[in-house]
Amino acid sequence: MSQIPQFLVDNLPTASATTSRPHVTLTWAQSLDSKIAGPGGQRVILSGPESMLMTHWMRSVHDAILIGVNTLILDNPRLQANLLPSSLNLPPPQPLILDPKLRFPITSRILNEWNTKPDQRGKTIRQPWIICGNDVPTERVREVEAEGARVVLVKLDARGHIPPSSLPTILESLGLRSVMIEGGSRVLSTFLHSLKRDDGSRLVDSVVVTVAPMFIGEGIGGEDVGLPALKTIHTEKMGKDAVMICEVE
Ligand SMILES: NC(=O)C1=CN([C@@H]2O[C@H](COP(=O)(O)OP(=O)(O)OC[C@H]3O[C@@H](n4cnc5c(N)ncnc54)[C@H](OP(=O)(O)O)[C@@H]3O)[C@@H](O)[C@H]2O)C=CC1
Ligand SMILES: Nc1nc(O)c(N)c(N[C@@H]2O[C@H](COP(=O)(O)O)[C@@H](O)[C@H]2O)n1
Repeated sequence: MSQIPQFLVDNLPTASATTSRPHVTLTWAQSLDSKIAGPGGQRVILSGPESMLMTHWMRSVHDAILIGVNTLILDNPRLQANLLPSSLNLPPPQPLILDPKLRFPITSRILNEWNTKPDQRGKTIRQPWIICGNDVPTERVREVEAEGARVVLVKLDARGHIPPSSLPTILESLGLRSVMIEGGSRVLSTFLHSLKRDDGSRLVDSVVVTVAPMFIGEGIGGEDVGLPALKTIHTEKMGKDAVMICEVE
């Protein structure tokens, strides 16, 4: 797959999207029993090679890739689009972490690689940006910034979360026109339950789900209720997996 799959081009924002409001995509890979990770949040590789490559194409068409701080701690991900041919010179995605209390581990791979590959700065790796509460002690903010991350302070909601409804405004203030929210379970759930932006318009534009033909059994996910209805826009078979693109109704 040396080119972006056509069904992504047809249904997701392009890198040069000129939408007036940031496009918000929620995406995850799940098992047939609706789990996204194993017991205790243990990372499970659900996607096969084709759908994993598709995930990297998706990363490349969004300005930012967002995860919750637990996913950062549990998975220690790279959040790059490094499965794509480097000859394409695609701009690297901007990693964004929702981390209200600034628990960000300074040993994390996304920070380490940013710090240890200065020759690649601005080319294949971007500085991690952490969105945290404006009540985090200044000393802690300075400590994390001194390690090389950018910290963005925002007002938290009553649950102590980054309010999903305000994410588009935060993205706009950072000059980001689209975001791919990869997880984990809690972040996906709060976004699926918070359907409106601050201005009252729809919050989530696209939902892209990879369904892998396996059971996890005990694990993370699958227990949620009260979720929105989805309209399936496209279903694609990718190797062993099925990938669905849906719209929130
Ligand atoms: N299969 C897949 O596609 C994927 C699977 N995963 C899996 O997900 C698991 C982690 O999920 P989970 O434990 O739920 O953690 P998350 O990654 O969803 O992080 C949750 C934390 O993010 C912070 N947060 C900030 N704003 C919000 C908000 N609006 N809504 C919710 N949380 C917010 C909170 O931090 P605080 O507690 O500090 O306040 C919260 O505890 C891992 O096991 C990982 O492997 C992750 C991504 C994709
Ligand atoms: N698409 C997809 N399929 C899976 O099977 C997964 N486990 C995930 N997880 C997400 O990808 C992150 C890891 O990314 P890198 O390989 O380090 O680039 C992980 O943190 C989840 O967000 N996704």
